[in-house]
Amino acid sequence: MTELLAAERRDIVCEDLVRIYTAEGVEVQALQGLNLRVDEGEVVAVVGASGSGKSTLLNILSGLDSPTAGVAKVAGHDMLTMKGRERVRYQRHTVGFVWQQTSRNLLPYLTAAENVAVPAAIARQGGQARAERVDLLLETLGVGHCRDRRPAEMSGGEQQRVAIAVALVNEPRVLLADEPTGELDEATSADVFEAIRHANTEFGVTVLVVTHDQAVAGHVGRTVQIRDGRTATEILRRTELDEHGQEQHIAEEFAVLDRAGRLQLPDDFVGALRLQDRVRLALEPDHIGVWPDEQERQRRGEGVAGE
Ligand SMILES: Nc1ncnc2c1ncn2[C@@H]1O[C@H](COP(=O)(O)OP(=O)(O)OP(=O)(O)O)[C@@H](O)[C@H]1O
Repeated sequence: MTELLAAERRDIVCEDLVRIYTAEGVEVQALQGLNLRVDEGEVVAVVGASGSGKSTLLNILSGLDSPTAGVAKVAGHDMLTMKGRERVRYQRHTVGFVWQQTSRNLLPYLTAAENVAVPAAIARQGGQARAERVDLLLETLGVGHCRDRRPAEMSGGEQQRVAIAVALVNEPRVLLADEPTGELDEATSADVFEAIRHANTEFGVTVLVVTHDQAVAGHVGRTVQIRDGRTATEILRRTELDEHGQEQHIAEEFAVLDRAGRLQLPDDFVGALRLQDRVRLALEPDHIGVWPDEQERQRRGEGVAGE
């Protein structure tokens, strides 16, 4: 595939994305050159510890905040230059959001169906078509039975599935979700992820979920780990049939190489060989070797790893 065709199929592109906050004269680099690409129709989770930059990334992608430098594009919209009217249209039609707090997603005095109809009414979507889409979404997401209930009459998981319907009513290309299962137990979280996958396959929406919960990795095809505002590793999942015809779930972890050729070594690798400051590299026919700097280690009075 040519580079141009590949670029057209990307719904989210972040290249060397930087966001610096200045608070009381102190600079905080929340994103320090983050790289991320999500193709059309993918479901990707961005996983990172508290303070790693997840909310900052999501605020930029949802058009609530602007990057300090770098590239951030969603469905062809440039988040660095987007202004006024384009921003409103973008938030209404191109992206849908689901937030962690169930109370932030739904209006408490409206029923599920009325909640889902609100963004469609604001976007002036016609009456009959709107009603049909509301019912289709609630049924597809497994909350048709909640149609006439208010949020207080639904479980947390049902509220989040209705929230996904709200986010999808104007047919966005990208669904952004911030810790959508943060307030839910494991079984209910699995139901919400099932609904997200359903939304992806039925409506073709691209999904980016941001969470600190490593267990979420089991529910999506690709997990991107961020650390200190940078992409660290990626886990890809696939299902293969073994020689007995049984499904095998395979997960492989990759380090991420950025455009400048930089890669972050996993902490446990660095710790196991006590790598520090300088390392030796050697190019082999099919791999690159990384060794500790023995001279430096001897100078520090340390032995060879594994001794
Ligand atoms: N408005 C702000 N002003 C100053 N610093 C900020 C601001 N927002 C975030 N930060 C800092 O930027 C860094 C990244 O924060 P961010 O909220 O993106 O992390 P996070 O991964 O979403 O964390 P959490 O899971 O705890 O929400 C943190 O060090 C945070 O203190």
